Amino acid sequence: MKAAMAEEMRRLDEQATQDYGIPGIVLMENAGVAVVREIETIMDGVSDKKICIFAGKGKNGGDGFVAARHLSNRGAKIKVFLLAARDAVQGDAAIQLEILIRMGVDVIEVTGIRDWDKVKIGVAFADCLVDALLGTGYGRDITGAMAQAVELINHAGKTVVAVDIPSGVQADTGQIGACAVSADYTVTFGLPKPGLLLYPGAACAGKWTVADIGLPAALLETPALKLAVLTQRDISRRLPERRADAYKGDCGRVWAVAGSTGLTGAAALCTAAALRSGAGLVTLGIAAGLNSIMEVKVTEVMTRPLPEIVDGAIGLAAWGIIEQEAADSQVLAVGPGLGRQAETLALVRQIVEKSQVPLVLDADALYALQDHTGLLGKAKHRPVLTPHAGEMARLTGLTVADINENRLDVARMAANEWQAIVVLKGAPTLIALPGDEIFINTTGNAGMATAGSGDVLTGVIAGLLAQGLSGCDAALCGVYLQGLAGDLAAANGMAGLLAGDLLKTLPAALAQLQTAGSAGRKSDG
Ligand SMILES: NC(=O)C1=CN([C@@H]2O[C@H](COP(=O)(O)OP(=O)(O)OC[C@H]3O[C@@H](n4cnc5c(N)ncnc54)[C@H](O)[C@@H]3O)[C@@H](O)[C@H]2O)[C@H](O)CC1
Ligand SMILES: [K+]
Repeated sequence: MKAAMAEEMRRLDEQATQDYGIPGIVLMENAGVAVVREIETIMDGVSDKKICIFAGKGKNGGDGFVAARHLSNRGAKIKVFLLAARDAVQGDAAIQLEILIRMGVDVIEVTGIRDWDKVKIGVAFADCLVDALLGTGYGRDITGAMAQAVELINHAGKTVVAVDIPSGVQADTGQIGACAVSADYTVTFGLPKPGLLLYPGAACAGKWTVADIGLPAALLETPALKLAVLTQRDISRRLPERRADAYKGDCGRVWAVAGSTGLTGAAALCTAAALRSGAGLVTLGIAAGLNSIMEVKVTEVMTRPLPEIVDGAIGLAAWGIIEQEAADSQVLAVGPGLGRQAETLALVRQIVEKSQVPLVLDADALYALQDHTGLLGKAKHRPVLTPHAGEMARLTGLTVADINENRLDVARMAANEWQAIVVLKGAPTLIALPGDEIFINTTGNAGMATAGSGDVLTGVIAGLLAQGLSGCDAALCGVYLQGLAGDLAAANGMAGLLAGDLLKTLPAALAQLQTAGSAGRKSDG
Protein backbone atom coordinates (compact mmCIF):
# COMPACT_ATOMS: atom_id res chain seq x y z
CA MET A 1 0.00 0.00 0.00
CA LYS A 2 1.31 3.44 -0.90
CA ALA A 3 1.92 5.98 1.84
CA ALA A 4 2.09 9.76 1.61
CA MET A 5 4.12 12.57 3.09
CA ALA A 6 2.16 15.64 4.28
CA GLU A 7 2.95 17.62 1.15
CA GLU A 8 2.01 14.71 -1.12
CA MET A 9 -1.29 14.33 0.73
CA ARG A 10 -2.00 18.03 0.24
CA ARG A 11 -1.28 17.66 -3.46
CA LEU A 12 -3.59 14.62 -3.75
CA ASP A 13 -6.26 16.66 -2.03
CA GLU A 14 -5.78 19.50 -4.53
CA GLN A 15 -5.77 17.11 -7.49
CA ALA A 16 -9.00 15.52 -6.27
CA THR A 17 -10.58 18.95 -6.41
CA GLN A 18 -8.90 20.36 -9.52
CA ASP A 19 -8.74 17.28 -11.75
CA TYR A 20 -11.81 15.38 -10.58
CA GLY A 21 -14.02 18.18 -9.28
CA ILE A 22 -14.41 16.65 -5.81
CA PRO A 23 -15.04 19.58 -3.46
CA GLY A 24 -12.72 19.67 -0.43
CA ILE A 25 -15.71 19.78 1.88
CA VAL A 26 -16.84 16.38 0.54
CA LEU A 27 -13.49 14.88 1.53
CA MET A 28 -13.78 16.54 4.93
CA GLU A 29 -17.29 15.14 5.34
CA ASN A 30 -16.09 11.63 4.46
CA ALA A 31 -13.15 12.00 6.84
CA GLY A 32 -15.39 13.00 9.75
CA VAL A 33 -17.83 10.18 9.02
CA ALA A 34 -14.95 7.67 8.94
CA VAL A 35 -13.91 8.81 12.41
CA VAL A 36 -17.46 8.33 13.65
CA ARG A 37 -17.55 4.81 12.21
CA GLU A 38 -14.33 3.93 14.02
CA ILE A 39 -15.58 5.39 17.31
CA GLU A 40 -18.81 3.39 16.97
CA THR A 41 -16.76 0.21 16.63
CA ILE A 42 -14.39 1.05 19.47
CA MET A 43 -17.14 2.16 21.87
CA ASP A 44 -19.63 -0.48 20.76
CA GLY A 45 -22.16 2.19 19.75
CA VAL A 46 -22.23 5.92 20.58
CA SER A 47 -25.78 6.55 21.74
CA ASP A 48 -25.68 8.35 25.12
CA LYS A 49 -21.86 8.21 25.16
CA LYS A 50 -20.16 11.39 26.33
CA ILE A 51 -17.55 12.44 23.81
CA CYS A 52 -15.25 15.49 23.91
CA ILE A 53 -13.78 16.72 20.66
CA PHE A 54 -10.68 18.91 20.80
CA ALA A 55 -10.46 20.94 17.63
CA GLY A 56 -7.86 23.26 16.12
CA LYS A 57 -8.42 25.99 13.57
CA GLY A 58 -7.46 24.00 10.46
CA LYS A 59 -8.98 21.22 8.39
CA ASN A 60 -8.11 18.63 11.04
CA GLY A 61 -10.43 20.60 13.32
CA GLY A 62 -12.94 20.63 10.43
CA ASP A 63 -12.92 16.82 10.38
CA GLY A 64 -13.58 17.00 14.12
CA PHE A 65 -16.62 19.28 13.58
CA VAL A 66 -18.07 16.81 11.05
CA ALA A 67 -17.53 13.95 13.50
CA ALA A 68 -19.21 16.02 16.23
CA ARG A 69 -22.31 16.56 14.07
CA HIS A 70 -22.73 12.89 13.14
CA LEU A 71 -22.03 11.70 16.68
CA SER A 72 -24.60 14.13 18.01
CA ASN A 73 -27.13 12.93 15.42
CA ARG A 74 -26.50 9.38 16.64
CA GLY A 75 -27.36 10.28 20.20
CA ALA A 76 -23.92 10.98 21.70
CA LYS A 77 -23.48 13.85 24.17
CA ILE A 78 -20.95 16.08 22.53
CA LYS A 79 -18.70 18.87 23.72
CA VAL A 80 -16.41 20.55 21.24
CA PHE A 81 -13.43 22.40 22.71
CA LEU A 82 -12.05 24.86 20.20
CA LEU A 83 -8.38 25.66 20.85
CA ALA A 84 -8.40 28.72 18.60
CA ALA A 85 -10.37 31.91 18.18
CA ARG A 86 -13.61 31.17 16.37
CA ASP A 87 -12.89 33.65 13.59
CA ALA A 88 -9.49 32.00 12.96
CA VAL A 89 -11.40 28.98 11.63
CA GLN A 90 -11.65 29.46 7.86
CA GLY A 91 -12.91 27.82 4.68
CA ASP A 92 -14.55 24.39 4.80
CA ALA A 93 -13.83 24.04 8.52
CA ALA A 94 -15.69 27.31 9.18
CA ILE A 95 -18.70 26.00 7.23
CA GLN A 96 -18.70 22.82 9.34
CA LEU A 97 -18.36 24.81 12.56
CA GLU A 98 -21.25 27.07 11.61
CA ILE A 99 -23.50 24.02 11.01
CA LEU A 100 -22.59 22.67 14.45
CA ILE A 101 -23.41 25.95 16.13
CA ARG A 102 -26.73 26.22 14.32
CA MET A 103 -27.53 22.69 15.49
CA GLY A 104 -26.98 23.84 19.05
CA VAL A 105 -24.05 21.48 19.73
CA ASP A 106 -22.01 22.69 22.71
CA VAL A 107 -18.95 24.43 21.23
CA ILE A 108 -16.63 26.04 23.78
CA GLU A 109 -13.97 28.45 22.60
CA VAL A 110 -11.24 27.83 25.16
CA THR A 111 -9.68 31.15 26.09
CA GLY A 112 -9.96 31.99 29.80
CA ILE A 113 -9.77 30.18 33.15
CA ARG A 114 -13.54 29.63 33.27
CA ASP A 115 -13.30 27.78 29.96
CA TRP A 116 -10.63 25.45 31.33
CA ASP A 117 -12.95 24.52 34.16
CA LYS A 118 -15.48 23.45 31.53
CA VAL A 119 -12.83 21.45 29.71
CA LYS A 120 -11.72 19.65 32.88
CA ILE A 121 -15.29 18.79 33.88
CA GLY A 122 -16.13 17.64 30.34
CA VAL A 123 -13.07 15.42 30.22
CA ALA A 124 -13.66 13.99 33.69
CA PHE A 125 -17.06 12.63 32.69
CA ALA A 126 -16.23 11.72 29.08
CA ASP A 127 -16.20 8.20 27.66
CA CYS A 128 -13.96 9.13 24.75
CA LEU A 129 -11.73 12.02 23.68
CA VAL A 130 -11.20 12.93 20.05
CA ASP A 131 -8.00 14.70 19.03
CA ALA A 132 -8.69 16.99 16.06
CA LEU A 133 -6.25 19.70 17.11
CA LEU A 134 -3.62 19.37 14.40
CA GLY A 135 -3.12 17.01 11.46
CA THR A 136 -0.66 17.12 8.62
CA GLY A 137 -0.47 20.92 9.02
CA TYR A 138 1.45 20.58 12.31
CA GLY A 139 4.56 22.64 11.87
CA ARG A 140 5.98 23.94 15.12
CA ASP A 141 6.13 22.98 18.78
CA ILE A 142 2.77 22.90 20.51
CA THR A 143 2.78 25.52 23.26
CA GLY A 144 0.38 27.50 25.44
CA ALA A 145 -3.29 26.54 25.60
CA MET A 146 -2.95 23.77 23.03
CA ALA A 147 -0.12 22.18 25.03
CA GLN A 148 -2.35 22.36 28.09
CA ALA A 149 -5.08 20.55 26.16
CA VAL A 150 -2.62 17.85 25.06
CA GLU A 151 -1.53 17.33 28.68
CA LEU A 152 -5.15 17.02 29.76
CA ILE A 153 -5.94 14.50 27.00
CA ASN A 154 -2.88 12.42 27.83
CA HIS A 155 -3.50 12.28 31.58
CA ALA A 156 -7.27 11.78 31.54
CA GLY A 157 -7.10 7.99 31.42
CA LYS A 158 -9.80 7.97 28.69
CA THR A 159 -9.96 6.30 25.29
CA VAL A 160 -8.32 8.72 22.85
CA VAL A 161 -9.02 8.65 19.12
CA ALA A 162 -6.74 10.78 16.94
CA VAL A 163 -7.98 12.27 13.70
CA ASP A 164 -5.53 11.61 10.82
CA ILE A 165 -2.43 11.70 13.04
CA PRO A 166 -1.93 12.40 16.75
CA SER A 167 -1.46 16.15 17.20
CA GLY A 168 2.18 17.03 17.64
CA VAL A 169 3.50 14.10 15.59
CA GLN A 170 5.39 15.17 12.46
CA ALA A 171 3.61 13.33 9.64
CA ASP A 172 6.79 12.88 7.57
CA THR A 173 9.28 11.77 10.20
CA GLY A 174 7.38 10.61 13.30
CA GLN A 175 9.35 13.13 15.33
CA ILE A 176 7.57 14.93 18.14
CA GLY A 177 8.34 18.36 19.52
CA ALA A 178 7.47 19.77 22.94
CA CYS A 179 4.46 17.47 23.31
CA ALA A 180 2.12 15.21 21.36
CA VAL A 181 -1.17 13.45 21.92
CA SER A 182 -0.83 9.83 22.92
CA ALA A 183 -3.75 8.09 21.22
CA ASP A 184 -5.22 4.63 21.55
CA TYR A 185 -6.52 4.71 17.99
CA THR A 186 -5.79 6.81 14.92
CA VAL A 187 -8.00 7.06 11.87
CA THR A 188 -5.86 8.30 9.01
CA PHE A 189 -7.27 9.45 5.68
CA GLY A 190 -6.64 8.16 2.19
CA LEU A 191 -3.13 6.80 2.76
CA PRO A 192 -0.98 6.09 5.84
CA LYS A 193 1.48 8.81 6.85
CA PRO A 194 5.03 7.66 7.71
CA GLY A 195 4.79 9.39 11.10
CA LEU A 196 2.32 6.67 12.17
CA LEU A 197 5.02 4.01 11.66
CA LEU A 198 8.22 5.82 12.58
CA TYR A 199 9.16 6.26 16.23
CA PRO A 200 8.49 8.08 18.48
CA GLY A 201 5.30 8.98 16.56
CA ALA A 202 4.38 5.31 16.14
CA ALA A 203 4.13 4.98 19.91
CA CYS A 204 1.60 7.88 19.97
CA ALA A 205 -0.61 6.52 17.20
CA GLY A 206 -1.94 3.41 18.95
CA LYS A 207 -3.80 1.13 16.57
CA TRP A 208 -4.12 2.93 13.27
CA THR A 209 -6.48 2.34 10.39
CA VAL A 210 -6.69 3.92 6.96
CA ALA A 211 -10.11 5.33 6.06
CA ASP A 212 -11.36 5.65 2.52
CA ILE A 213 -12.50 9.27 2.10
CA GLY A 214 -13.40 8.93 -1.57
CA LEU A 215 -10.13 10.00 -3.18
CA PRO A 216 -9.98 8.47 -6.70
CA ALA A 217 -8.07 5.16 -6.73
CA ALA A 218 -5.84 6.43 -9.57
CA LEU A 219 -4.56 9.17 -7.26
CA LEU A 220 -3.87 6.78 -4.40
CA GLU A 221 -1.89 4.46 -6.67
CA THR A 222 0.03 7.04 -8.67
CA PRO A 223 3.66 6.05 -9.37
CA ALA A 224 4.60 9.57 -8.29
CA LEU A 225 4.19 8.31 -4.72
CA LYS A 226 7.52 6.69 -3.93
CA LEU A 227 6.75 5.64 -0.38
CA ALA A 228 4.90 2.44 0.52
CA VAL A 229 3.93 0.50 3.62
CA LEU A 230 4.42 -3.26 3.26
CA THR A 231 1.27 -5.32 3.60
CA GLN A 232 0.81 -9.07 3.58
CA ARG A 233 -0.75 -8.76 0.12
CA ASP A 234 2.31 -6.92 -1.28
CA ILE A 235 4.57 -9.68 0.01
CA SER A 236 2.47 -12.75 -0.77
CA ARG A 237 2.34 -11.96 -4.47
CA ARG A 238 6.12 -11.53 -4.64
CA LEU A 239 7.14 -14.78 -2.93
CA PRO A 240 8.50 -17.68 -4.97
CA GLU A 241 6.03 -20.45 -5.70
CA ARG A 242 7.24 -23.94 -4.82
CA ARG A 243 6.28 -26.49 -7.42
CA ALA A 244 4.72 -29.74 -6.22
CA ASP A 245 7.53 -31.67 -7.94
CA ALA A 246 10.31 -29.37 -6.72
CA TYR A 247 13.84 -30.80 -6.53
CA LYS A 248 16.42 -29.25 -4.22
CA GLY A 249 18.48 -28.16 -7.20
CA ASP A 250 15.51 -26.09 -8.47
CA CYS A 251 15.18 -24.18 -5.23
CA GLY A 252 18.40 -22.26 -5.46
CA ARG A 253 21.85 -22.49 -3.98
CA VAL A 254 23.25 -20.05 -1.43
CA TRP A 255 26.95 -19.53 -0.88
CA ALA A 256 27.71 -17.79 2.41
CA VAL A 257 31.06 -16.52 3.62
CA ALA A 258 30.67 -15.90 7.32
CA GLY A 259 31.99 -16.69 10.80
CA SER A 260 35.35 -16.38 12.54
CA THR A 261 36.74 -17.29 15.95
CA GLY A 262 34.14 -16.45 18.61
CA LEU A 263 31.50 -15.67 15.98
CA THR A 264 30.60 -19.05 14.52
CA GLY A 265 27.00 -18.69 15.74
CA ALA A 266 26.42 -15.85 13.25
CA ALA A 267 27.44 -18.15 10.40
CA ALA A 268 25.24 -20.97 11.68
CA LEU A 269 22.18 -18.72 12.06
CA CYS A 270 22.60 -17.06 8.69
CA THR A 271 22.98 -20.31 6.74
CA ALA A 272 20.18 -22.13 8.58
CA ALA A 273 17.90 -19.15 7.89
CA ALA A 274 18.65 -19.42 4.17
CA LEU A 275 17.44 -23.04 4.25
CA ARG A 276 14.45 -22.11 6.41
CA SER A 277 13.37 -19.56 3.80
CA GLY A 278 13.23 -22.27 1.18
CA ALA A 279 16.66 -22.37 -0.48
CA GLY A 280 17.49 -25.86 -1.73
CA LEU A 281 21.21 -25.98 -0.92
CA VAL A 282 23.39 -23.84 1.31
CA THR A 283 27.18 -23.96 1.60
CA LEU A 284 29.14 -22.07 4.22
CA GLY A 285 32.68 -20.92 3.54
CA ILE A 286 34.54 -20.91 6.84
CA ALA A 287 38.15 -20.47 7.98
CA ALA A 288 39.79 -23.90 7.72
CA GLY A 289 40.61 -24.04 11.44
CA LEU A 290 36.94 -23.66 12.32
CA ASN A 291 35.64 -26.15 9.79
CA SER A 292 35.51 -29.15 12.11
CA ILE A 293 33.59 -27.07 14.68
CA MET A 294 31.13 -25.95 12.04
CA GLU A 295 30.71 -29.55 10.85
CA VAL A 296 29.35 -30.31 14.30
CA LYS A 297 27.37 -27.10 14.65
CA VAL A 298 25.44 -27.30 11.38
CA THR A 299 23.73 -30.31 9.90
CA GLU A 300 21.83 -29.49 6.74
CA VAL A 301 24.32 -26.80 5.72
CA MET A 302 27.44 -27.92 3.83
CA THR A 303 30.80 -26.39 4.73
CA ARG A 304 33.82 -25.50 2.65
CA PRO A 305 37.10 -24.77 4.46
CA LEU A 306 38.85 -21.58 3.34
CA PRO A 307 42.56 -20.76 3.77
CA GLU A 308 43.34 -18.77 6.92
CA ILE A 309 45.54 -15.74 7.52
CA VAL A 310 45.53 -16.24 11.30
CA ASP A 311 43.57 -18.75 13.37
CA GLY A 312 39.90 -18.55 12.47
CA ALA A 313 40.07 -15.66 9.98
CA ILE A 314 40.25 -15.62 6.20
CA GLY A 315 42.08 -13.33 3.78
CA LEU A 316 42.72 -12.71 0.09
CA ALA A 317 43.90 -16.28 -0.52
CA ALA A 318 40.29 -17.42 -0.05
CA TRP A 319 39.16 -15.56 -3.19
CA GLY A 320 39.85 -18.47 -5.57
CA ILE A 321 37.51 -20.89 -3.77
CA ILE A 322 34.94 -18.15 -3.16
CA GLU A 323 34.82 -17.40 -6.88
CA GLN A 324 34.61 -21.10 -7.75
CA GLU A 325 31.72 -21.82 -5.35
CA ALA A 326 29.91 -18.65 -6.44
CA ALA A 327 29.86 -19.94 -10.01
CA ASP A 328 27.47 -22.71 -8.88
CA SER A 329 25.30 -20.43 -6.70
CA GLN A 330 22.68 -17.76 -7.32
CA VAL A 331 23.76 -15.56 -4.43
CA LEU A 332 26.70 -14.84 -2.16
CA ALA A 333 26.01 -13.66 1.38
CA VAL A 334 29.00 -12.09 3.10
CA GLY A 335 29.68 -10.72 6.52
CA PRO A 336 27.93 -12.22 9.56
CA GLY A 337 30.63 -12.85 12.16
CA LEU A 338 33.35 -12.64 9.50
CA GLY A 339 35.77 -10.65 11.63
CA ARG A 340 37.69 -7.43 11.04
CA GLN A 341 41.29 -8.44 10.25
CA ALA A 342 42.66 -5.95 7.71
CA GLU A 343 43.06 -8.67 5.09
CA THR A 344 39.59 -10.06 5.71
CA LEU A 345 38.25 -6.58 5.00
CA ALA A 346 40.34 -6.36 1.83
CA LEU A 347 38.88 -9.70 0.73
CA VAL A 348 35.36 -8.34 1.21
CA ARG A 349 36.17 -5.39 -1.03
CA GLN A 350 37.56 -7.73 -3.66
CA ILE A 351 34.34 -9.76 -3.50
CA VAL A 352 32.25 -6.61 -3.99
CA GLU A 353 34.27 -5.62 -7.05
CA LYS A 354 34.57 -9.02 -8.66
CA SER A 355 31.56 -11.13 -7.72
CA GLN A 356 29.57 -12.35 -10.70
CA VAL A 357 26.57 -13.27 -8.53
CA PRO A 358 24.28 -10.97 -6.51
CA LEU A 359 25.57 -10.07 -3.04
CA VAL A 360 23.95 -9.67 0.35
CA LEU A 361 26.31 -7.69 2.57
CA ASP A 362 25.96 -7.47 6.33
CA ALA A 363 27.86 -6.90 9.57
CA ASP A 364 31.66 -7.10 9.03
CA ALA A 365 31.18 -6.83 5.26
CA LEU A 366 29.64 -3.41 5.94
CA TYR A 367 32.56 -2.59 8.22
CA ALA A 368 34.86 -3.30 5.28
CA LEU A 369 33.03 -0.74 3.18
CA GLN A 370 33.68 2.19 5.50
CA ASP A 371 35.35 4.81 3.24
CA HIS A 372 34.93 2.42 0.29
CA THR A 373 31.21 2.73 -0.51
CA GLY A 374 32.23 3.89 -4.00
CA LEU A 375 32.97 0.22 -4.78
CA LEU A 376 29.28 -0.63 -4.50
CA GLY A 377 28.48 1.09 -7.78
CA LYS A 378 31.00 -1.21 -9.48
CA ALA A 379 29.24 -4.40 -8.36
CA LYS A 380 27.90 -6.48 -11.22
CA HIS A 381 24.45 -6.78 -9.61
CA ARG A 382 22.86 -4.21 -7.35
CA PRO A 383 23.95 -5.46 -3.88
CA VAL A 384 21.64 -5.72 -0.89
CA LEU A 385 23.07 -4.05 2.25
CA THR A 386 21.51 -4.60 5.66
CA PRO A 387 22.93 -2.00 8.08
CA HIS A 388 21.44 -1.12 11.47
CA ALA A 389 21.70 2.50 12.57
CA GLY A 390 25.19 1.99 14.05
CA GLU A 391 26.53 0.44 10.84
CA MET A 392 24.81 3.15 8.82
CA ALA A 393 26.52 5.76 10.99
CA ARG A 394 29.90 4.23 10.23
CA LEU A 395 29.18 4.08 6.50
CA THR A 396 27.85 7.63 6.22
CA GLY A 397 29.77 9.52 8.91
CA LEU A 398 26.43 10.64 10.41
CA THR A 399 25.57 10.14 14.07
CA VAL A 400 23.09 7.47 15.13
CA ALA A 401 20.82 10.30 16.37
CA ASP A 402 20.97 12.03 12.94
CA ILE A 403 20.01 8.75 11.32
CA ASN A 404 17.18 7.91 13.66
CA GLU A 405 15.65 11.37 13.30
CA ASN A 406 15.70 11.13 9.49
CA ARG A 407 15.54 7.43 8.76
CA LEU A 408 13.56 7.75 5.53
CA ASP A 409 15.82 10.41 4.07
CA VAL A 410 19.02 8.65 5.10
CA ALA A 411 17.95 5.29 3.64
CA ARG A 412 16.74 6.95 0.43
CA MET A 413 19.93 8.94 -0.04
CA ALA A 414 22.15 5.96 0.74
CA ALA A 415 20.38 3.81 -1.87
CA ASN A 416 20.82 6.52 -4.49
CA GLU A 417 24.40 7.34 -3.53
CA TRP A 418 25.57 3.72 -3.42
CA GLN A 419 23.29 2.35 -6.16
CA ALA A 420 22.40 -0.42 -3.75
CA ILE A 421 19.31 -1.86 -2.11
CA VAL A 422 19.53 -0.52 1.41
CA VAL A 423 17.77 -2.32 4.23
CA LEU A 424 17.99 0.06 7.19
CA LYS A 425 17.20 -2.24 10.11
CA GLY A 426 15.33 -0.97 13.15
CA ALA A 427 11.84 -0.21 14.33
CA PRO A 428 10.57 -0.19 11.67
CA THR A 429 12.99 -1.54 9.08
CA LEU A 430 13.08 0.48 5.84
CA ILE A 431 13.98 -0.80 2.39
CA ALA A 432 15.22 1.84 -0.04
CA LEU A 433 15.95 1.42 -3.74
CA PRO A 434 17.93 3.63 -6.07
CA GLY A 435 15.41 6.00 -7.67
CA ASP A 436 13.73 7.12 -4.42
CA GLU A 437 11.38 4.20 -3.91
CA ILE A 438 11.18 3.32 -0.24
CA PHE A 439 9.17 0.79 1.78
CA ILE A 440 8.30 0.70 5.48
CA ASN A 441 8.01 -2.73 7.06
CA THR A 442 5.06 -3.52 9.31
CA THR A 443 6.11 -6.80 10.95
CA GLY A 444 8.48 -7.47 13.83
CA ASN A 445 8.67 -6.51 17.48
CA ALA A 446 11.04 -5.33 20.18
CA GLY A 447 11.88 -8.93 21.12
CA MET A 448 13.88 -9.12 17.90
CA ALA A 449 16.40 -6.64 19.21
CA THR A 450 18.58 -9.59 20.18
CA ALA A 451 21.95 -11.02 19.14
CA GLY A 452 21.82 -12.89 15.86
CA SER A 453 18.51 -11.65 14.54
CA GLY A 454 20.33 -9.66 11.82
CA ASP A 455 22.24 -12.80 10.80
CA VAL A 456 18.91 -14.54 10.31
CA LEU A 457 17.69 -11.66 8.12
CA THR A 458 20.79 -11.88 5.91
CA GLY A 459 20.18 -15.61 5.45
CA VAL A 460 16.50 -15.14 4.65
CA ILE A 461 17.20 -12.49 2.01
CA ALA A 462 19.94 -14.66 0.48
CA GLY A 463 17.64 -17.70 0.53
CA LEU A 464 14.93 -15.81 -1.34
CA LEU A 465 17.39 -14.39 -3.86
CA ALA A 466 18.61 -17.91 -4.57
CA GLN A 467 15.03 -18.93 -5.36
CA GLY A 468 14.93 -16.45 -8.20
CA LEU A 469 13.58 -13.28 -6.60
CA SER A 470 15.12 -9.97 -7.63
CA GLY A 471 17.27 -8.19 -5.04
CA CYS A 472 14.41 -5.79 -4.39
CA ASP A 473 11.77 -8.49 -3.92
CA ALA A 474 14.12 -10.62 -1.81
CA ALA A 475 14.80 -7.64 0.47
CA LEU A 476 11.10 -6.73 0.80
CA CYS A 477 9.95 -10.32 1.35
CA GLY A 478 12.93 -11.17 3.57
CA VAL A 479 12.36 -8.25 5.91
CA TYR A 480 8.62 -8.89 6.14
CA LEU A 481 9.07 -12.64 6.55
CA GLN A 482 11.75 -12.37 9.23
CA GLY A 483 9.53 -9.87 11.11
CA LEU A 484 6.53 -12.18 10.87
CA ALA A 485 8.64 -15.07 12.17
CA GLY A 486 9.55 -12.78 15.07
CA ASP A 487 5.89 -11.98 15.72
CA LEU A 488 5.03 -15.68 15.78
CA ALA A 489 7.98 -16.40 18.08
CA ALA A 490 6.98 -13.52 20.40
CA ALA A 491 3.77 -15.37 21.22
CA ASN A 492 5.92 -17.09 23.85
CA GLY A 493 7.17 -13.79 25.25
CA MET A 494 9.26 -11.02 23.77
CA ALA A 495 12.10 -10.42 26.20
CA GLY A 496 13.52 -13.92 26.08
CA LEU A 497 13.25 -14.34 22.34
CA LEU A 498 16.37 -15.86 20.75
CA ALA A 499 17.44 -15.44 17.14
CA GLY A 500 17.34 -19.25 16.97
CA ASP A 501 13.59 -19.08 17.73
CA LEU A 502 13.11 -17.26 14.44
CA LEU A 503 14.50 -20.28 12.64
CA LYS A 504 11.74 -22.37 14.18
CA THR A 505 8.92 -20.00 13.21
CA LEU A 506 10.18 -19.09 9.71
CA PRO A 507 8.43 -22.05 8.01
CA ALA A 508 5.06 -21.15 9.57
CA ALA A 509 5.54 -17.49 8.62
CA LEU A 510 6.39 -18.50 5.07
CA ALA A 511 3.41 -20.85 4.90
CA GLN A 512 1.07 -18.11 6.14
CA LEU A 513 2.25 -15.77 3.39
CA GLN A 514 2.21 -18.43 0.69
CA THR A 515 -1.34 -19.48 1.58
CA ALA A 516 -2.44 -15.85 1.37
CA GLY A 517 -0.61 -15.58 -1.96
CA SER A 518 -2.29 -18.59 -3.56
CA ALA A 519 -5.71 -17.46 -2.26
CA GLY A 520 -5.01 -14.05 -3.85
CA ARG A 521 -3.94 -15.61 -7.15
CA LYS A 522 -7.11 -17.76 -7.24
CA SER A 523 -9.35 -14.75 -6.60
CA ASP A 524 -7.43 -12.64 -9.18
CA GLY A 525 -7.63 -15.37 -11.80
N1 LIG B 1 -5.69 14.48 3.18
C1 LIG B 1 -6.88 14.73 2.77
O1 LIG B 1 -7.21 14.39 1.70
C2 LIG B 1 -7.78 15.46 3.63
C3 LIG B 1 -7.33 15.95 4.84
N2 LIG B 1 -8.12 16.61 5.68
C4 LIG B 1 -7.64 16.99 6.98
O2 LIG B 1 -6.86 18.15 6.84
C5 LIG B 1 -5.75 18.08 7.69
C6 LIG B 1 -4.73 19.07 7.30
O3 LIG B 1 -5.34 20.34 7.42
P1 LIG B 1 -4.56 21.73 7.49
O4 LIG B 1 -5.58 22.78 7.60
O5 LIG B 1 -3.63 21.79 6.35
O6 LIG B 1 -3.67 21.61 8.78
P2 LIG B 1 -3.97 21.31 10.32
O7 LIG B 1 -5.42 21.26 10.59
O8 LIG B 1 -3.18 20.16 10.69
O9 LIG B 1 -3.34 22.60 11.02
C7 LIG B 1 -4.02 23.82 11.00
C8 LIG B 1 -3.18 25.02 11.27
O10 LIG B 1 -2.54 24.96 12.51
C9 LIG B 1 -1.34 25.70 12.47
N3 LIG B 1 -0.35 25.07 13.35
C10 LIG B 1 0.67 24.28 13.00
N4 LIG B 1 1.36 23.89 14.08
C11 LIG B 1 0.75 24.48 15.15
C12 LIG B 1 1.01 24.47 16.52
N5 LIG B 1 2.02 23.78 17.04
N6 LIG B 1 0.21 25.16 17.35
C13 LIG B 1 -0.84 25.85 16.84
N7 LIG B 1 -1.13 25.92 15.52
C14 LIG B 1 -0.36 25.23 14.69
C15 LIG B 1 -0.90 25.70 11.04
O11 LIG B 1 -0.57 27.03 10.71
C16 LIG B 1 -2.09 25.19 10.26
O12 LIG B 1 -2.49 26.15 9.32
C17 LIG B 1 -5.39 16.63 7.63
O13 LIG B 1 -4.56 16.23 8.67
C18 LIG B 1 -6.77 15.99 7.68
O14 LIG B 1 -7.18 15.83 9.01
C19 LIG B 1 -9.44 17.00 5.14
O15 LIG B 1 -10.34 17.40 6.01
C20 LIG B 1 -10.01 15.87 4.31
C21 LIG B 1 -9.16 15.65 3.17
K1 LIG C 1 -5.04 15.10 15.16
